[in-house]
Amino acid sequence: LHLARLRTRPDPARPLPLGSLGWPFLGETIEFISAAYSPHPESFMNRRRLLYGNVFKSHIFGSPTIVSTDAEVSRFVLQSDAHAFVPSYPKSVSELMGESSILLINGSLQRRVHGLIGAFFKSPQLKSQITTDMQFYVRRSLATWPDTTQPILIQNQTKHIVFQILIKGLIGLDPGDEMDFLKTQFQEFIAGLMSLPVKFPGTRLYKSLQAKKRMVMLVKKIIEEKRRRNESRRGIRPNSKDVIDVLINDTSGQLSDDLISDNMIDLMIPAEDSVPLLVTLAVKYLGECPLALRQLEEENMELKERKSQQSQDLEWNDFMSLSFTQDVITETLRLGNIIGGIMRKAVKDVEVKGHFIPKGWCVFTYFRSVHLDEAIYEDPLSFNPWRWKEKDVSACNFTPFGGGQRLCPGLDLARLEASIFLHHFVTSFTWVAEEDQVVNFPTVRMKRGMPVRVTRKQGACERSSSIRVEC
Ligand code: HEM
Repeated sequence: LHLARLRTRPDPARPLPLGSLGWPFLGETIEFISAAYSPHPESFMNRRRLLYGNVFKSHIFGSPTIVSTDAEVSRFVLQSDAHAFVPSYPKSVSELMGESSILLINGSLQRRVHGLIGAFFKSPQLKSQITTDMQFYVRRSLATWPDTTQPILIQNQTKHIVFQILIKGLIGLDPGDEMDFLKTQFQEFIAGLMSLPVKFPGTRLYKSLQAKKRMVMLVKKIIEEKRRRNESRRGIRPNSKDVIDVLINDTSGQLSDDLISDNMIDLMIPAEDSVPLLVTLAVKYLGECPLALRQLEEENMELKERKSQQSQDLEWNDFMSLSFTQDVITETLRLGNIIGGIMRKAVKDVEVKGHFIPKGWCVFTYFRSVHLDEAIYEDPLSFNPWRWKEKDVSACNFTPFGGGQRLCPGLDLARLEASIFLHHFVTSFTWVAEEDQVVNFPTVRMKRGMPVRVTRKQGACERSSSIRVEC
């Protein structure tokens, strides 16, 4: 208790932001979690914003924390480098990721890995490969959906499709036994992300670490095969087809096989759940807003007919040029807050916009409050994709993908995958969504998995050069 008090004792010369540190040890964690589980997750933040302002002190998840619901303060924190702030995750998450994970490393190594991955995810070659693969998997999956009799769970369906795309893009594997093995092990692995930080045989964390080891072994085997193949090509540098290729072709000498294989698993964490959720939430919001659904359908039908008249396949820039579909995705990101906020830890005393953040304290940059702030977004709780017609998505008031040095490198890919799914979904089916609720903690998800009843549209047979699905 004495140490805890010493750590949080204010320096009279540099007053801390207003706020309460709550109960000893527990702080305000219970209030935060119970608000997060309730139908009004922002109530915790809103009450304190009224009492103390947009930046306040608290004590959540075991650390004294400055909470920022101010877009400019959050931007400053995210743009600062590791001399001021480093990532901070619950102990169980850091244990599972390991110290060489891209989500935890800092400095030149983080910039190198981030730069390589980001450039590959932006490359036309990958986008075109993902467009072909994603359409193949989406069409194959939609072709098996039964008409109206049984509801389809959008959350599960999209998880299955997106996992296949992710593994192909990261490791180069096609569906098969190894993909199934990775899927089973990954489920076991992520089950431990929010567990108690105790790791001896039988505990949740231990089981998750074992699952990661098994995945890493498979990835190492794939790396060895790729290296052998590269050697046999005697110096001809092959094109990178997946993230492993990109990292093993790097010539800086900073990236060991251990680092690469560990990171392949860690890279799945931010991607595996968030894209399926983006699609699932978009379906939920569209189901509740017939006007938006109609406009989205018209835009996509127009594209489909135009491409079919020209006997052309859909390419990634076709999807990215669907302006209303992109606005639907943007509005879903704003309202859905798939990642509500990000934790950083101050490695030195920092002052920003007159707010003092002491060394050793965490900062919780809470985007959710900014995205739902009525001073920034009119009628913030309503789904209104038309608001983005005039608005700038790169403003600091809109940060679903974070910002600064760790800005999500997968953001274009996430939008591309979501538009491909929505395109095929609305052009192939009419559908009715059943009642479901958003759960916001520990991660955002739909309580029932977003059930929808679908009816196939007349003549909605899908055709492309690579696959023909019979309706
Ligand atoms: C809707 C989908 C997604 C959302 C909302 C999202 C959100 C975010 C956010 C907020 C961060 C910043 C974390 C921080 O600052 O500590 C982040 C980082 C990251 N994301 Fe995404 N993400 C999405 C999809 C993806 C995809 C598809 C991939 C890759 C395949 C991906 C890979 C990453 C990686 C590797 C980082 C860490 C970057 C670093 O620390 O250098 N994400 N994401």
